[in-house]
Amino acid sequence: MYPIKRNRRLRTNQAIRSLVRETIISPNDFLVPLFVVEGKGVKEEIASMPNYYRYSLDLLQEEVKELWKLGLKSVLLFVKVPDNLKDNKGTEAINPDGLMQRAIKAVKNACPEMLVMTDVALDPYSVYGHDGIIENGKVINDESVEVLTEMSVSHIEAGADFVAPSDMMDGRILSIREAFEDREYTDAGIMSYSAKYASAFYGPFRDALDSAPVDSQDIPKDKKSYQMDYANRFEAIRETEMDIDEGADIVMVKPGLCYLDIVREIKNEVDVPVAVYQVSGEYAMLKAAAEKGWLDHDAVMMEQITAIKRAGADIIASYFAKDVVKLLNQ
Ligand SMILES: NCC(=O)CCC(=O)O
Ligand SMILES: [Mg+2]
Repeated sequence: MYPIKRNRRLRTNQAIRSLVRETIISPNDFLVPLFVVEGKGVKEEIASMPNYYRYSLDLLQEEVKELWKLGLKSVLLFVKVPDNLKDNKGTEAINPDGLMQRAIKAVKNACPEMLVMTDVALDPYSVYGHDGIIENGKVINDESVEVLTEMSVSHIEAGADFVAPSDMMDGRILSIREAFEDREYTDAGIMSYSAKYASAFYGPFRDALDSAPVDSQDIPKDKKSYQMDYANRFEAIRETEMDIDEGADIVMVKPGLCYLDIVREIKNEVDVPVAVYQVSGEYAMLKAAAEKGWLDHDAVMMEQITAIKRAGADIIASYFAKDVVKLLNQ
């Protein structure tokens, strides 16, 4: 009678493996991050993110039409702000005719049904490259929340569906939610970066937007006073539950691969959709290894994306979204 169970039976061929596969990837899983710059006819490759680009508004419109045809129906917008428009308080962030506000309208004009989410944080607008306002060498919380709230209102007024606060200030979800309710923006969504870790994997993104903290004695050199310590687990649950109580519709864990234990834990705790951001450094690592011929790009990409979903992601923000969907269509 040996052996009673033979688990290999369910792995015998492609058909049975497909039949018992637990995690299926589809275009509906993805949120596509897009980088926007001023200009016309601009599509510039980001040096540390091969095959990923910054688009001017005209080419952004072409790109979103292509994404829509591929079945990718949600985008997350980031803008690269010219240096002369940066200050400490993120004044440009609330300009109704700013690049983000125009980008939202451009996407909606090109592709009205595309779900538009927008990044809310001061770093692309800050002369110091921080997510909030600096005072006496510190990132101050409550004044930063006021600007982030105005910025969120301005994005919704420009036509965004969701704002995605990525700043990790305390209390900003409540402040934004109250501002939306006061104005009767009852459909305006909030996807909170609720468990965002102070990670070294964000390097290429900061190249893409030229948004890294500046190197100066009087300015915090990193974001550790607001982003979470990667050694912590319980704190992620606390942050996430608070953001849900404050009015977040979707919560997020960021980065992805090194944090899948946190993803599973949060997925088991909460009853709102959980997003995971597979960040720029994760993208760059695979692109670099594949360029050298050390890893099989597509195979590793699918393994990583499937692992993120298996861990509990309902939504995956990933620079690989288009690559994945093109592969699925083959
Ligand atoms: N607030 C958005 C990010 O920080 C993205 C980071 C990355 O992709 O590395
Ligand atoms: Mg928080």
